Amino acid sequence: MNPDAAILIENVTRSYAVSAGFARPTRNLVAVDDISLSVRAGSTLGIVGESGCGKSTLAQMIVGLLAPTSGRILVDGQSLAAMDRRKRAKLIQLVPQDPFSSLNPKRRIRDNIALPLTTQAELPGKAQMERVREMMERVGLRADMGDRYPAELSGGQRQRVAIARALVNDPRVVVCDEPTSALDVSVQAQILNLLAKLQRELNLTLVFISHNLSVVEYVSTEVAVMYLGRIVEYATADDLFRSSRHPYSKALLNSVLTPETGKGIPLNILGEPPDPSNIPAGCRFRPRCAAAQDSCRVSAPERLSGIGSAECHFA
Ligand SMILES: Nc1ncnc2c1ncn2[C@@H]1O[C@H](COP(=O)(O)OP(=O)(O)OP(=O)(O)O)[C@@H](O)[C@H]1O
Repeated sequence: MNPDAAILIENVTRSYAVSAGFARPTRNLVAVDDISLSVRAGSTLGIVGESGCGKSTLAQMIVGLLAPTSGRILVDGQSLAAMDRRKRAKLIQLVPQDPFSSLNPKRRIRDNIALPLTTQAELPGKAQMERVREMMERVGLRADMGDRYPAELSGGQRQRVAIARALVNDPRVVVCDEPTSALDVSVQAQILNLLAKLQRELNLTLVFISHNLSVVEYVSTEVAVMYLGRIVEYATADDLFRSSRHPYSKALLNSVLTPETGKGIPLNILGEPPDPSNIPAGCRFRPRCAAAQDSCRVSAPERLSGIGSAECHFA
């Protein structure tokens, strides 16, 4: 793995003890299962997979809000585990799915954007407001909107505020967890274009999480396909969308492509994913895989070996 990577994920696992009901022992649910991945500086990594596959758990660990059960994550070569909150805020930021719940409803927009700066307390007040103005312009918010409150803005405008706030400290890495899924389709495109523009202008490393493959295709340079806690394929966006290797990626692709262009069987007829507290033996995709053979029942496929690889016996 590349030690100069913007994000280096090494053998990271996160499990939860979940209750199985009254007077029954708790079960161990493995939400992220021994993932290793390195993310190139200045790239946009899309992480895609169905609901419950572990995307948000991984995102929370990458930004340091959740500790791995085992393994380690380095951002810009540094571990977030013991890092001071202020330093962490300058290195990496999260753009959440629903900005409404993350913005303070009682504060004006300009104060919401300035919040990470005021906790840093390094810039004098006037310079802070100058920085906020600059960020509002960058994300396409009129200066007079600074006086308003979150409830007075549309969903798309609120997401612009959340992006401005994430960028106000000039971080190196930004993780966006389903940043457009709460928005109307027309507004989604505007926010995706904005994120792509900011990534280029600021040379950010962007991690973009979505269950929507079309959205991921639009913004990503590389894509990690997640299934039941593991990354089962890691490829450049071009390769994934032209010639995916894993049957799960093919099924995901087929769910968004037309029958003429798609290959494989769409996900909706493969049934629901298994319970992550009871992961199937052998290949974890086997129960839903139309191409499964006897060997898939017996042994798990080899681990990913970097970009252009897939966890499938027959990839
Ligand atoms: N705090 C928690 N306690 C117990 N189980 C959890 C907790 N957080 C997540 N999980 C479980 O871990 C698994 C992965 O959840 P996660 O939210 O990371 O997936 P996701 O791919 O982001 O899904 P979604 O798109 O629905 O948010 C799920 O089975 C979920 O129920």
